[in-house]
Parts: sequence; structure tokens; C-alpha cells
Amino acid sequence: MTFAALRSLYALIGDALDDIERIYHDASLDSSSPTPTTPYTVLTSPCTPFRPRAPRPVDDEDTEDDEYVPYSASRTPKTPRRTGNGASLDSDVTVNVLDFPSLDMPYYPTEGHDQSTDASESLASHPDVIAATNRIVAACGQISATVHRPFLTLCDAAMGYHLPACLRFLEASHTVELLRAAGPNGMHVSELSRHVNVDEGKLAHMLRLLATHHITREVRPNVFANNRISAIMDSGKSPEDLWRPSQDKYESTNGIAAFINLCTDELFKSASYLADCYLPMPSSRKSTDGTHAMHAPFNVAFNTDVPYFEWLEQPGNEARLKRFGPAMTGTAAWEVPGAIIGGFPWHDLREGSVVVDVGGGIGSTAMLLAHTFPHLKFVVQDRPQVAEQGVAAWRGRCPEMLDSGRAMFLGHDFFLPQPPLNFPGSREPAMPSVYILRVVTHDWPDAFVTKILLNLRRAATPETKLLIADHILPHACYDENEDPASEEEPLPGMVRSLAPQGSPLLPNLGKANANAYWLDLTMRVTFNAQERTLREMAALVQTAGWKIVDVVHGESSSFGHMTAVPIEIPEASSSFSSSDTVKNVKASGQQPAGRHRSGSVLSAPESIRMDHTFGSQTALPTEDAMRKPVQKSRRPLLPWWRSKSAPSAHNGKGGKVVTPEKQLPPLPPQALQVDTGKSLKARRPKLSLITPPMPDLRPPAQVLHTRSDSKVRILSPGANRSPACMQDTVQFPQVPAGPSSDDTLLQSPLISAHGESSMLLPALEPTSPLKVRARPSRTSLKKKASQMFEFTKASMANLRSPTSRDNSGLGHLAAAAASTPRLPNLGASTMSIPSLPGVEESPPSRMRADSEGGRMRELKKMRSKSQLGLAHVTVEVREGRAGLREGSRVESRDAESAEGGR
Ligand SMILES: C[S@@+](CC[C@H](N)C(=O)[O-])C[C@H]1O[C@@H](n2cnc3c(N)ncnc32)[C@H](O)[C@@H]1O
Repeated sequence: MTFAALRSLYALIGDALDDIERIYHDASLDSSSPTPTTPYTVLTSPCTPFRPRAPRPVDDEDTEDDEYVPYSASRTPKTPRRTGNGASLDSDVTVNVLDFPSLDMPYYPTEGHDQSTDASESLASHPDVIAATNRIVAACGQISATVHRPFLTLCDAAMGYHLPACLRFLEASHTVELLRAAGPNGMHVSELSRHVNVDEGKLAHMLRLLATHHITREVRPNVFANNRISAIMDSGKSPEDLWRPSQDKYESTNGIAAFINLCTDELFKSASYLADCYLPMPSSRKSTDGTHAMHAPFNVAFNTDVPYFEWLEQPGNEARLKRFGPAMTGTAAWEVPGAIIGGFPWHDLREGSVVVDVGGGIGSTAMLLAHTFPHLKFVVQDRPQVAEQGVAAWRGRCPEMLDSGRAMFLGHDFFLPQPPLNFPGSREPAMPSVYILRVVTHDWPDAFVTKILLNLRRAATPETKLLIADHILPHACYDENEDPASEEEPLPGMVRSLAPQGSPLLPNLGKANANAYWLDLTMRVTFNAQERTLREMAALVQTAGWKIVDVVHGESSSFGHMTAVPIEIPEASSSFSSSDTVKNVKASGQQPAGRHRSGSVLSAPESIRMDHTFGSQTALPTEDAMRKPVQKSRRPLLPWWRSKSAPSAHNGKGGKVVTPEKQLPPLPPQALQVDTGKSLKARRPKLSLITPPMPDLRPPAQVLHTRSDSKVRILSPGANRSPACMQDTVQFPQVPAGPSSDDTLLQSPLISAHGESSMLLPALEPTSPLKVRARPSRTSLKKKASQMFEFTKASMANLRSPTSRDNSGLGHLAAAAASTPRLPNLGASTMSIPSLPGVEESPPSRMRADSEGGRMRELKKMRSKSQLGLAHVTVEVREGRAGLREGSRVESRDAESAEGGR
């Protein structure tokens, strides 16, 4: 079954690549359309036509041996083949197709780019592309975990600590800025060493570890350059400026460098004390005794009793304190901007409804919503010092919102009862229609969250909604009702799996969603807080008299929007008074997070001992961000296999109602076999939201699962819904796409500017997909396994031998290529071998033949493309040593042409 599962994952990758390439392809085609458009409008169109492909051109040699049968999974990736200039061979239209951004090409956030590069980057964050890349990342992670030796995988995890350590060095030494100045040819470590004043040998090894993890690039031996990943940490400042002590590196940046510095500094160090904190052992550092509710591994690591934010304010931590705000700005990159717009039926709220963003920072979310929904009014509440920053920021950007009384800021401690919402000019306090808590609950342990929610519940009307936006941690297994016969109402929004149905992928998409789990543990080790599963969140909100009735999240994403409605406050909590948290905590000698509460709601407490931003994003959304999310939010926000079956407001055909908890059972094991690629593909939508209803194989629905062209909603029928929420299908306004930078697509289709550059590290780059014999016999499998083992052993010995030549100057690549033996597919008679110009005098194949010729009887043909695209080698091997001498033919096209040129 393992091979079947691996092939299924492989097919999934091919399909996802197809999806991505089609999106790029379609965007490029549309660039010739006379109607101005943007990637988003083109790609989310409900009826983007699927272009059937011409049959794949077949290499003559491929069909020579009729023993080889095409295998659907091995045919993937089924991406259109390209000519040299990027034109698709599979389409009848010749067009220069936008390419996916290259890993090797830095895309500095602080620099201008040509239009096609911008367009290509912009498409990479298209929701459909993100969903497809998530599937690729998940599948690759799972394939690697399956095939890699378990000990090596464990070592990766156990010694992974070197990565944050080196990353911290990269950022703190301003090497990213130095490499930006050096350009694509990179900088030799000897020069780098002069700038950063660290020995070049040490530098080389740190940067190489990063290059091995694709975070920098080793262009030539000991010469390093930025790539697409390291480049996003660029502060845009000159290296010379950064050496000045007064320079604030993170000011006016995207915050990513600040965030990396924060993570790889105290958060990384705190994490390493997790076991010492919770499993104190005689040898481990003594855990402080947990004198407050936020006691965490951080306290053990830094040998302090005070909570993190209070510690940040202590002398000596000034730089860390200053870094925190920008670092939070950096986390904006986590979420598709503006997802909140599709996360709630804002348009259905009555004219003048009041939305209160509790812990709303400087009002980034409120500003986005206020621009999009002009019929709503906004109150942004945060600690007074943050609220002040918010007022200043809004005065600079949209003073009319404040002046007209459509929006106001309130300094308010959310552990205290809600203040009346007195808008200037109104005699009556306004009633809250919606409370938002966006990335607030994950900052606090459960008891604190209950307290915050209770204060909101007590001020709520029966019609008030609570919108919690946070990561919803999926389980790492299928999530279903343990007792299907249970009468209990299923949790709305419970997703059985984020993975394509029937695929062997981990249901939470494993590596693709790893960030949510990193963040979860980060909260734990720093604040003793956490991200929560939907079950955990549903139980938690109930403690304060709320009930979750609706959940919306991005496709394949764990960031979600949960809507709750008021229910009766449980007795246990109803006696919980405003000051209880503080009192209880004090009684047990605990101090909640250095919070010092003042009695007055609107006045600044004498001392809230935390930094001036405490997790607030310090940047408002850009104009562009305020425009784009509206377009993006038209997409349904659930995994495609769910939305496909959901009723469509578009086609009116109304697929069957889906019960999220009762998805189709996983496919039987046979279904994972050879036709998996096909079956997966058959279920995959092609950029089209209009899909025929699937046959309903599910038990009767228990909840309504509805969809409009803007979002998918899951409503519990028993939920206490306001008239606004009673509508199953919610139409969002189709806000016209304004002039956008995406128009760039129209003018500048990208030709593959960087040629066929190597996309993976030399030693790892795959050759073309292996052909697979349908049913290899057991004996032949065994023989081939032993042949390949001997073959690769000999190859490696050859490259290690002092006689192996390196007159190409690419010896390191040759060694890399050869030292990574291709794992032969045991069913394959065609396989890849590494080949490089300059080493053909003692090619691995010949070496192998000399020493092991007699065992090569079965190896009829080997065909290889060089990992580096430098040579094409065909080695035919006949029987035995003599046969090899007579029959061996080594063709090296590039070597031949090079020969001719001499
Ligand atoms: C992680 S931030 C989230 C900010 C904002 N909701 C967003 O989505 O960007 C947490 C916010 O909670 C605020 N906060 C922390 N303690 C608070 C308190 N006791 N009362 C009010 N706001 C508080 C912080 O100032 C910060 O702005």
C-alpha cells in the first residue's frame, strides 16, 4: 500500500501543479484580452474555461519497449510543456506564459520590479494558488517523511535548532542587506567576513546550512546570494546605515525581519525549556514555581518570575521591546489580507449598525471594514496608549471617518465591563451589533478568555453577534463525531479533513499548516496561552454564554472566522464578577500578566505593565490591500471538495446538502492504486464554481451548508439567528475592481527570463518522471534493487577516488549529484543516473561496469538527463564486461557540441 499511497501523493502534486500553471496560463492569455482585468477577477471567474490539452508529445525512445505501460500517476505532473520562450505547447494559442516566481530570484519588498515580476508574485498569493501550493507542500512533506530514513527525519527534527540559530545570525548581522547590495552574483565569504567581522569559515558554514534549506543560495563555492526567501527579510536600509548604533532597523519596514529576530531570540530560547518547565527533572534548570497564571517555559529559560510583557519592560530589554510592535506587523503575512470581509455577512447588517473591535489595535481591521461597508459604524477598543496611536494613524489616513462620527477609538481594558458606546452627537448610547475579537483569544489562558467574553456577553443584546477570528487548529486525524448516533447537534464548521477526500494526506495538511501549530506552541511557551481547536473554542465560549453558529475559513487554511450568538450564561460563570479574575489570581498569589486595572473605563490605568503595542499590528492596511480582499472574498472559503457539492447560488442547481461532519468515508485502499491520479483529477474542479451536483452518498444532513458566490456558510439550524443571519444565501456586494497594479498583466507577459535554471539544489533535482512497468515480477524487483545498490555504491566510490577529474570546475556539483543516489523505482527499467561534462572519462556507469559488469544483465537501458541540464547521456549496457565494451554507447550532446567547438 505504501507505493500506492506515494503514487497518489505524487499524482496530487501533479494535479496541484496543473492548477497553478493553469492559473498562470489563463492570466497570461487574458492579458491579450481587450478588457482590462486583474488576475483575481480572471481567475475567480466562475466559468474560466478549461482548455483541453493536446496529447502529450511522446519521445520515440519512450515507446521502444512495449513492456512499459503508461501509469497515470507517473505521468504527472501533467503541466503544459513549454517551448524555450515559455509558450505553451498544449494550447492552440501561442502565448508567453507568466512563470511562477523563481526560488533563486530575490523579490525585495523594498524595491521596484518589472510588471511581469509583480504580476507573477501577485498571482502566487491568489487564494487558488495558495490552496494548490498547500497541497503540494503537504504531499511533499508526507512523501519525504515516508521515504526518508526515520533516523534522519528524527535528526532533522532534533538538530533543527541550528536553523533558527543561523537564521538569527543572518538577520542580526545584516547579511541580507549586504547580499542585496552584492546582487545576483553574490558575495564571497571573505568579503562578507570583512563587513560582519566574523571568520569567513564560520560564515560559510552557517550560510551553507541555510542554503541547504533553501533560505539563501550558494552561487559558487563560498559565494552566497539572497534568494526569494531570504529577500523578504530585507529592511531596505543600507548596510552602512545599519551599523550605526542609533539606527532602528525595523522602523517603517514590513516587520518580517523584526518577526524573525523575535522568533529566533527569546521565543526560540523559551521553547527549548518546554520539558524543563513541565517535566522538571533533577538535572534540568529549576522551574520557577509558577507564581502567576501565565507562567511558561519563558520564565524558566530567562529565570524570571514576571510575565513576558513585564519582563520586556525591564532595563536591558529596550531593544526587544522596541522590536515587538514591528514584529507583530510582520505577522500580517500569515493571513490572506482581508479574509475578514468574507468571514461574516456584513452586508446584511442594518444601516448604522455598530461594530466594536475589541483589542482592535490601531484599527487595521476596522479601517478595512469601514472602507468596504459604508453603512456600518465602528468602535475600536484597546488599551489607552494603543488607542491613542490608532487615533493618530487614522487622522493621517481617513480623518473624515473620525470627524463624521462613523468611527471612534476607546481606551478600554477588556477585563473590565464594557463601557457605554456614546458616539459624539448621539444622545443615546449605541447598542453593539457585532463584537470582533481578532487574534486576541490566542494571547490568553482559558480563564482570561472567559473573563473577556463574559464582559462582552453582559453588554450584548439578544441580537449581538460575536466574531472571533483566530487560527482554528485542526486535529491531525479525521475529525468526526465519535458517536454518529448521538442526538447532539453537530458543531457547525467542524471539518472532517482539510485534505482532498480519499487522498492519503494528513487530514490537517501536515507541513502545509505547520505554521498554526508553531504559533500555538509559541503562545504556550511565552504566555501559557494557546491556539485552539474548534471543539476547544466552542467549549470555551460556552463558559461565557456564547454559542458558535457559523464558521468560515480559507480553503486549506486554518485561520478561521467563528460567529457566536448569545445564550444563557452558565451558572458557574454568572456569579463571576468583573474583578474576580484579579481577585482570584491575587488570592492564589498570581498576577495576571502584569495587568494593573484602573477603575475608570476611559482613563489610562496608572500602569499597564506591557509594551506600547503588545501584539498590536502597527501598520494600517495599504490601499491595495483594502481593494483586493473584496475581490478575493468572492471565492468560497472551504476546501474545494466541500464547496463542489454545496448548493450554488450561481447555477441554481443546488448540489446536495453536505453535512460537514459526515463526509464521504475515505476511499477504499484499492482506490489508491494506479488510477488514483485519474480519480483525484476527476473530482478536482477546474477553476470553475459551477459544477454539477455530485451524487449524494452521505447520510441525511443535520446542518445547513449553504454557499453563495462569496463564501460558504455552515449554519446550525437550531442556532439563535437574527433575521440577518436567517438568509441561507448571502450576496455580498460585487465591489468593482479599481485600477490595480494587477493590470500589469495586460502589458507584460513574462517570458521565462531565467531560462531553465536549476530549481532544486543540485544533488536533489529530480530527472523526468520515471516510467513504471505495470507489474514487475518479484525476482526482477529484487535483481534490480541489488543492481542499483551496487551501481550507486560504485558511482560514489568513483567520485571519491582521487582519479576522478573535475575539469569542469563543477566538481562540487558532480559530487553532490553522485552522492545522492537516485532511489530506483523498483518497478522501473528506465532510470536516471547522474552525468556531468568533465567526468565522462570515468563515468559512474563505466566504473560500475568494470567492477560489476557481470551483474548488469537485466539493466537493458539507462537513460539520463543530467541534474544540471548540462548533458544528456544515454548508456546502453549489454551483457557482461565484454558486452559493455562493445555495446556501450555514451552520448553526451553537450559534450559532443563542446568537443566540436574546440
Ligand atoms: C494580537 S493583538 C491583536 C490586534 C488586532 N485585533 C489585530 O487583529 O491586529 C492583541 C491586542 O490586544 C490588546 N490588549 C491586550 N491587553 C488588553 C487589555 N487588557 N484591554 C484591551 N486590549 C488589550 C493589545 O493592545 C493588542 O492590540
